[in-house]
Amino acid sequence: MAQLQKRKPARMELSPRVAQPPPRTTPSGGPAKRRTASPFGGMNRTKAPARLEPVKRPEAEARRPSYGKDKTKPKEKREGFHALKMQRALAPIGYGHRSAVKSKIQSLDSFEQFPLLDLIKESIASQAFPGLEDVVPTPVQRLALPALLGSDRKDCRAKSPSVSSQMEQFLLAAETGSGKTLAYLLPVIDAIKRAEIPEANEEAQEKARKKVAEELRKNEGDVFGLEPPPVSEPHPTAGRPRAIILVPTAELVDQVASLAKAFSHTVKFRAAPISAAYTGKVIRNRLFSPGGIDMLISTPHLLASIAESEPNVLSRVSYLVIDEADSLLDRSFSPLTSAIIDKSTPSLRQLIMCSATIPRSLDSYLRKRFPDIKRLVTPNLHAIPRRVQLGVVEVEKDPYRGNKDLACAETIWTIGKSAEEHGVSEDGSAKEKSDTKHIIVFVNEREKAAEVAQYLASKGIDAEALSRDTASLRQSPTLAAFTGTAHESNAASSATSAASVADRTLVERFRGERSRIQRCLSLLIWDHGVSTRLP
Ligand SMILES: Nc1ncnc2c1ncn2[C@@H]1O[C@H](COP(=O)(O)OP(=O)(O)OP(=O)(O)O)[C@@H](O)[C@H]1O
Repeated sequence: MAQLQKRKPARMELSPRVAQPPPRTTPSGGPAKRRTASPFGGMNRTKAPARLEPVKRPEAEARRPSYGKDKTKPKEKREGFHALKMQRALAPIGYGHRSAVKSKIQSLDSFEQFPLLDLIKESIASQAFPGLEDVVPTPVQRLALPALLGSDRKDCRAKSPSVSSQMEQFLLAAETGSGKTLAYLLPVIDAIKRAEIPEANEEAQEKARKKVAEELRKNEGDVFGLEPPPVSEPHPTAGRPRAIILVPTAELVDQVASLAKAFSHTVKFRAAPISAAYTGKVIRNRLFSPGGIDMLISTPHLLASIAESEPNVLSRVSYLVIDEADSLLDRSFSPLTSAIIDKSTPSLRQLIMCSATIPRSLDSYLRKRFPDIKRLVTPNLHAIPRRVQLGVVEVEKDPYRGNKDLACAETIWTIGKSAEEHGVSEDGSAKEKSDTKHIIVFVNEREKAAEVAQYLASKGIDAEALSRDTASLRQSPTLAAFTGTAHESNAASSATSAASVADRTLVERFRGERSRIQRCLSLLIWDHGVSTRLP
């Protein structure tokens, strides 16, 4: 019993001060500190402790993107994946926009649906697509034609005070080879033809006025009765085109001009290509042709230098097209292109920019300089098709150690091997149709194409280099492999000038691509063998 009493647990005993408040003073006489470390330490306070008070910072600092970030931490080093880097350099395009555009353009499946002049509509098939049947407009044409022709005009009026209130601004952004040239050319030709009617009336009125004045002078009696010698006045449009198309290279000048010229034969207007590829005399004759000029196709360098000595060349331009705007508004071209835009602005009715991509740099330039620009962006722009696999080969690391050619050869072998494996069925027998891979390798210099092709050949890959120096007869069989005709038809026969229309279209596409990425060379490889060609 005594033992039991002894073992009475201490926790059962209450403190003698249990009902008393905590002491307000320490034994030394100062105010007692609260024990904040206990679970109940912060209770019943009426004021937040100073360390929890929000710190007020200047507004400007709060707006900075770095606000709230720990500046002492070293910056995260991002992986330098090229494909992703490329994707990051492009302006994002929302899914909502893509689907809205898709449904908007779905029903526009014939050129007949656009409000073009009849003569132009009738010329489309024969001049733009000779030999092709049932051609329907591409997405960018369905999107651009109604906008540029003004049939959906209500929301594209300029609001910016920096530009003429009459001027409409458009950005046509669509994948490479999607038919942008025709998308801007048709409305420009249409505008040229429509403007001819009031101009012809004005001209006739002016002539009549002069004739009446002459008659009056005669009737009043000229003392000597002498008539002034006939003076051949220059055509009012000589040296003053109504439409100007700017492209980055002389090759593109010719490419665009050949389409414009084709239309000019039936629609009847005057188109003139000028570039450094022509002599000064040819340029002068074309620009100042006594018959006048409606459409000028040029590079910014040449036009800017002409405009310095002949400012009138830009005084009447109503339609200015900046093709390949991503190049023409980049750092190297931008000063020239911007100067041309500025000088043309007073008379401009439409400024049309075209691009196969919208890099962020172009995006911010347009937001700043042309905030009211109407963006006509196709649903698939910047979209990587789901079937496309992106891969990165780190050439600096083992086993390549900086040897890009070796990395290229091995990548080709890997693709070829997977094609072989693909071509074997589960029971081990070869499948009827082997899974042929067509591979294109782009390099950045003409000479490099030949070099890479040679290297690949030394590694047992039958490659052929394509460049603009490649004879056109040799281009067709290679390109045919990409249209699927190479295996059905004799490659040699399609190498003749009777190349199929599909071949020609493809050649044109590669031509456009080459110019766009500045004379880059392509290397086409098929059947684990290779044929390299660059149109
Ligand atoms: N509606 C169409 N149907 C079939 N082919 C077309 C159509 N419109 C254009 N093409 C053809 O597509 C090819 C590429 O057209 P175009 O050169 O205009 O493309 P692009 O978008 O300007 O390309 P890039 O961005 O490379 O300059 C040309 O051969 C052209 O004849």
